[in-house]
Amino acid sequence: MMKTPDSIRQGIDLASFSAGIFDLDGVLTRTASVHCAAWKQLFDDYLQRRAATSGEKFQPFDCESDYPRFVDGKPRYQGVQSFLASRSISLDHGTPTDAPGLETVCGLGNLKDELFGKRLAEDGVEVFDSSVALVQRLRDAGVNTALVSSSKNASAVLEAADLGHLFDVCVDGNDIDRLPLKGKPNPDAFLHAAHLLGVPPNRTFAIEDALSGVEAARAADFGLVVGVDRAGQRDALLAHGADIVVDDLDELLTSAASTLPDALARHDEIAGWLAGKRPVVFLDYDGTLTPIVDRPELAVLSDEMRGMLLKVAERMTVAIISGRDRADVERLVGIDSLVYAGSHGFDIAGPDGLQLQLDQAEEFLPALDRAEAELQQALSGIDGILIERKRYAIAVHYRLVAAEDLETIDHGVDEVIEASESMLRRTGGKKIFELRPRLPWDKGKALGWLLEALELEGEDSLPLYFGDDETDEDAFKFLRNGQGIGFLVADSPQPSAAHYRLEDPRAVGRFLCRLCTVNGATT
Ligand SMILES: O=P(O)(O)OC[C@H]1O[C@H](O[C@H]2O[C@H](CO)[C@@H](O)[C@H](O)[C@H]2O)[C@H](O)[C@@H](O)[C@@H]1O
Repeated sequence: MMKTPDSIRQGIDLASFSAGIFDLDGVLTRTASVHCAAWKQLFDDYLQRRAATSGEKFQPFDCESDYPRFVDGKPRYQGVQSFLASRSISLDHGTPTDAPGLETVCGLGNLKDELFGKRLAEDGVEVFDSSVALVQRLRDAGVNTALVSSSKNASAVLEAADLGHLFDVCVDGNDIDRLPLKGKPNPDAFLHAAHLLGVPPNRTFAIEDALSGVEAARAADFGLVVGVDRAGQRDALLAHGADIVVDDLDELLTSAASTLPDALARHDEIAGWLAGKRPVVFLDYDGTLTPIVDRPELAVLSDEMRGMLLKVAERMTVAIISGRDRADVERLVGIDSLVYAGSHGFDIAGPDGLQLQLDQAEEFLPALDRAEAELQQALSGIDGILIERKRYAIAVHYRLVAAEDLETIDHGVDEVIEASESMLRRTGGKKIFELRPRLPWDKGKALGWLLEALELEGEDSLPLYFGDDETDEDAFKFLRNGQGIGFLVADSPQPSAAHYRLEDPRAVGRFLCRLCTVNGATT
């Protein structure tokens, strides 16, 4: 049964998808009208010349009807052919090197490109602000984004509009020719973009304003196809396969507002994800297994949570991935059968000789030693400050520091980072500044390494990651690529790449308890 657009729209959560693919003209930029004007100029001139010599009746190109039906969204030469066929005109295809205006499909297509270029140079590119805001919001929430356009001018338009930084992947008319891919309404370009992003089609949504584009996204079997009605063609967009139709992307902004669904309330949905799979549990420590407290040494694991972890570990692999020093977090949790990753994943050890100490990280130890001494010298006089040395990181805690001292600490940390001559980088967290080796390694990378080392990266495993802090976002982002579920521990909505939210460590405990009863939860 066909659902009404509004009823579907209410349940949409764009931020819960792993990737979003956007069309350019008409979705992000107002270039659709520039394209249409160039097409009209081309065809009207050509049809008039034909009428003058053949006596055919001149019937102008109609931007309202001809453009969406025959040209919009299609590769250029395909658009020429398709419109001319609608007027029962058949021309030689010619070659892409044909002079602009030559009476071939390619010649006319090349002239259209020239006319478009002139208009672009004269008028510039206007962007839809709401579309840019939506893409930005989705990226903040960890959604990967790609652009798919049949236009060979896509890069020029992106550059003119300063939008390039908003997309991880761009598939345009040049790629379609080069690879080659079949143009819209075939799904090939969309599927290629999803492949480049590494995300399965069912975890991807597409936003399109052209009928051929909507049809292509539907044929790609995407999880959601959104039609944008810029031309009064709502019914046609639905008929071509759109799940919902919006007039403007501002209608979707709230659906990307990172209001993560509560994991306990969505237990059945999560049980569905887990069906036939082996869960693998990854947990952060502070703020996830224990409430955040004033000082690190006061964050003690409750007996109840330890009992729960033991119960879970009897049924599935459990790893703790913490910003703390590995020895510290191992001691605090105190269960031998777990895997422990300390210093944000730089130092890993577990049962059966599992071990990772990044060789490159050793080279950073002298820089960390120097930084520790410099921080002590510059900041230890500040009341309430706590400098915590981990093997591969240093945390500067300011939870107990007076507000007026914050700026001094902030500058002090910056100076030490600068003095490290690019050896160290700075990250944040809950009332801490951290200094870490400037290496492309984080909790997400550690999670990927662990899945491989434990031979749990197959489709029959489902990693679940629980975390509350900035550094946990790297792990959530890793899981966004179709490989698992992220749970943000937070008592209020906030931007995150996780899929679900759990209120606090007690809710984590309750969720773990339920996980033990889900079918297939045994290794
Ligand atoms: O990755 P995690 O296991 O969450 O570790 C992150 C940091 O946690 C600790 O600091 C935080 O928790 C303290 C105790 O609740 C709190 O006082 C502090 O304000 C928090 O930032 C730990 O001390 C750090 O080393 C970890 O990097």
